[in-house]
Amino acid sequence: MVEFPEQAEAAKLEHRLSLRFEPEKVTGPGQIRRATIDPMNSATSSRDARTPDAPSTRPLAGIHVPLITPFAADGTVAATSLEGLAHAVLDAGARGIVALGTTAEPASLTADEKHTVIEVCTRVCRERGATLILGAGSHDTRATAAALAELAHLPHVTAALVPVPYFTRPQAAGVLAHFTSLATATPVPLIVYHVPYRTAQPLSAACLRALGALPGVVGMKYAAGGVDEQAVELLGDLPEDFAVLAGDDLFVSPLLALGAAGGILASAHLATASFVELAAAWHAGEATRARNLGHRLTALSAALFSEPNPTVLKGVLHAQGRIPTADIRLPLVPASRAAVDAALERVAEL
Ligand SMILES: O=C(O)C1=N[C@H](C(=O)O)C[C@H](O)C1
Repeated sequence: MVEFPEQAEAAKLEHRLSLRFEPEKVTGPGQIRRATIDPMNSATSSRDARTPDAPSTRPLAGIHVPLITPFAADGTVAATSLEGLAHAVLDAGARGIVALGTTAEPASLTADEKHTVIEVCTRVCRERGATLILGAGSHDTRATAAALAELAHLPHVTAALVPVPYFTRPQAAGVLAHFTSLATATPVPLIVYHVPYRTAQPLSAACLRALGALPGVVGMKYAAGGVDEQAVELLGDLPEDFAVLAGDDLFVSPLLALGAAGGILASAHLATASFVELAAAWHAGEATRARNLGHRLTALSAALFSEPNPTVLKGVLHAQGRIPTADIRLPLVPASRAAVDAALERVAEL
């Protein structure tokens, strides 16, 4: 196999990290985090490292919905609608919600608006005993550490969803050093958000595995725009106590088939129960049922992503009367009527 310099570098780092963070020698927050991430998951403590857990028993298994931020006609955050969406997806079987994911337009929200979103989502997840993942971080390590330090004081946060540093395009060693530094500094479990078409930072499977092996890193939202070689390699040899969550709606079904524990899917605002059923069917090994359902849900996701997310989704939710407006903030512009109608047709077909 050809080894690229980035892979060689990542492999060396992986080796060093595995020496440095040998689980039995860790006494810092990483060990506590791994033990406490999911009290409902009895498999995390006692399994044989050579026998991977079934995806359905992994921490973070299941469908998580990254909620949109609904706006009222006066432009403010429509907190009551947000709360309604959170309850609705949990009623339909979602494992949890993501606050301030990409779908929430976080770059266009003020600090006060973000607090409102966090407050609503925390309250609902607490009441419902649901998983709460918070989007946080930027391409600056110190600023991300500061943001995570604030999250550490919040109640009921399951994990933070932190992007691979974008725009700066560090080498793989820099990406690993970024997450090593964050994981060492924060008690908040981390989910790495790997989305190379947004970050311009492709990573080798060795590097992804090294990230997943860091104490304090509990999962990865995998959104590479397809099922690539790295996904296949990573899912074929997962670090212990680490969950891959499909982060590209169009590819959730194949990633679940390969062993992903679940997904973070904007499409699951709609047809939530069907996405939950899809994950359950793959986890149960019911391939025919899962494949058929997967194809139908992919048609819905394709319609929802025919224009930049979450513009079409907001149009559909508004048409369904679930949010007061379909308003979206610049630089996004509202979806076309045709795109919203096409997505509504897909919903009706399900
Ligand atoms: O908000 C998220 O998290 C997601 N964002 C992706 C995107 O907008 O690119 C899509 C995915 O469904 C979840």
